[in-house]
Amino acid sequence: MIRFDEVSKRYPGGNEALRGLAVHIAQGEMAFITGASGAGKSTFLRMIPLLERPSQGSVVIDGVNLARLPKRRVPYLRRRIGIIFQDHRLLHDRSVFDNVALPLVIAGRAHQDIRRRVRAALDKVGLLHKERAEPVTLSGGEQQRVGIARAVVTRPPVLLADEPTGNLDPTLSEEIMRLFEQFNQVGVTTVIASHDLPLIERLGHRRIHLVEGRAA
Ligand SMILES: Nc1ncnc2c1ncn2[C@@H]1O[C@H](COP(=O)(O)OP(=O)(O)OP(=O)(O)O)[C@@H](O)[C@H]1O
Repeated sequence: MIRFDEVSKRYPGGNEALRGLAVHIAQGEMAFITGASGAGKSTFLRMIPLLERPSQGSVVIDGVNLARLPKRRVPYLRRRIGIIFQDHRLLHDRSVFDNVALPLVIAGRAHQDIRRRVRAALDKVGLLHKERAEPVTLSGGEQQRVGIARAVVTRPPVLLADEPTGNLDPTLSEEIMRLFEQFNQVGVTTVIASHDLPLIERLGHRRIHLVEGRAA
């Protein structure tokens, strides 16, 4: 489903973030991307929704080489990928409901459909009772759950998370990872960049370890 063929990425200024990286992540797989700071984890994730392009090599998603994806198809690609950031990037002047609804509003979904899907997503992350709350009134773990609800509300077949537990204590981190496991168990291909090696080892999923832009 996600294939990197000899992918290199050199940023303007000369930093080489990926060097001939070859990786295949199958449909329905759950994988962790690990590696030291600067090893290329974020760059790897950012190439999947075309937020970055390789300098060399190819990224193939669902059999489509992204270098050959017409520009007008990029929004369709991105709609199929839910993304979760460490700092969750919630809008603080909007309610939890409105934050989660945002991707559906942008997609022009009908009001009733939005209501039903947002409530289903909030229910899955255990925050239905907080739909009217403002994000600032929630704990860090709850805010991250809102970010996850927003990422899954369009029911994407792929979830990407970049250090989703970076700001959380060990108990909350494990809860968040278990939540990702639940989405993975219903078939969502899930790729998570994380530094949290003890937790990753305990969970026991595939680990892709990057060292200076190469799979070690
Ligand atoms: N937009 C950019 N412009 C220039 N260099 C960049 C850019 N983004 C990343 N880099 C460089 O590419 C390399 C890999 O960065 P990347 O963010 O992918 O690593 P990472 O493993 O995610 O690190 P961290 O764990 O610190 O987030 C680093 O040397 C970084 O400085």
